[in-house]
Parts: sequence; C-alpha cells; structure tokens
Amino acid sequence: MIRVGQGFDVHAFAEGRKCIIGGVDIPFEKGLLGHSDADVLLHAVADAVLGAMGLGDIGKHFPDTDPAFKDADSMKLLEHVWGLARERGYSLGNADCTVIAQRPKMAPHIESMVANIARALGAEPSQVNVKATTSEKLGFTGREEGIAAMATVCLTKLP
Ligand SMILES: Nc1ccn([C@@H]2O[C@H](COP(=O)(O)O)[C@@H](O)[C@H]2O)c(=O)n1
Ligand SMILES: C[C@@]1(CO)OP(=O)(O)OP(=O)(O)OC[C@H]1O
Repeated sequence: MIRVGQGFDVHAFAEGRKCIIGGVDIPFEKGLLGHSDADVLLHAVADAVLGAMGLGDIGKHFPDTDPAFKDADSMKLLEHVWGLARERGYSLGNADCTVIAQRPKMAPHIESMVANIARALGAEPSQVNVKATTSEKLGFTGREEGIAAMATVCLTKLP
C-alpha cells in the first residue's frame, strides 16, 4: 500500500530567537517565533507524515497550549510522529521538501537538513530531498517577515 501526505507551515521572524530549520541552527540576525523551536521545515514534514496516515496535524498531537511543548525540539516531535508511523508498519518511500525564504541562504545547510530528516524518519539520505527558493522579494517571505515550508511524503506498507 502507498499513502501520500502533504504539509505546509509558516513561522514569523522575531528578534532574539534561534533560526532552526530542518534541525540546523542557522546563524542569522533573527530567528523564528513559535511555541516550540519553530522549525518550520520539520513541522511541514511532520504534518505530511500525519496527513499520509490520516492522523490530523501537529497542532492536534502537540497543542500549542501545552507547556510541555514550550521551546520543544522539533526533531523530537518528528521522531514521535515517525514512531506512530512505525507502529502502523509504514516505511518511508521518499520525502520532498521546499523552504521558501528570501534569506538566510539554505544551500550550505541542505545536506545537514537532509541527514536530520532521514535520521528522524528511519530512512537513508537518498530518500529525502530538500530544496530552497526565494519568492523573488514578493509577499511575506520576500519582505523577510517569515519563512514557509512545504513537504510531500510517500509512505509504503506491505499488505
Ligand atoms: N533561502 C534560499 C533561497 C534560495 N536558495 C538557493 O538559491 C537558488 C536560487 O533561488 P531562486 O529563488 O532565485 O530561484 C535556489 O535554487 C536555491 O538553491 C537558497 O540556498 N536559500
Ligand atoms: C509545534 C507546535 C507545538 O506546540 O508549536 P509551534 O512552534 O507554534 O508550531 P506550529 O507550526 O504553529 O504548530 C503546532 C504547535 O502545536
């Protein structure tokens, strides 16, 4: 059986916060605002995995009203989501992701992001692809007010 899921997330920039994307702490003049560590890419991947299983979204599994998730490490959240997939007998087929950010530059960090996502999903780096694009200075990402990320995953399960 094959199941496909998609995820989309946005986090606003804020002063005095870390800029953690795909599990990589990227040196930048501002960071991302959220209840957790605001890792916009890992949240999109987690939502894609949950979507593929028909299990809702990360807001349902990790409510932003729960102090337990204050400044939570999103690698841990994604690992928890992948535990739900493993329990149900799923393996990763592949994941394809896009980060939409005017700045900072993702290219130097893509390999580490891929390695982090692959590790969390019990997969090989060759099964994970991370892309980045600016939005040509258009919209909230172009004005550097925040970052968006999208992910699509394909899960497989033997019958
Ligand atoms: N935050 C970003 C945005 C883009 N990149 C890389 O630059 C390439 C060109 O981006 P365009 O938006 O002009 O198409 C893109 O393909 C990415 O490889 C990046 O590293 N970080
Ligand atoms: C991840 C959670 C965890 O509390 O908090 P945020 O960092 O605010 O992230 P968001 O993408 O808004 O999703 C759901 C939240 O519940």
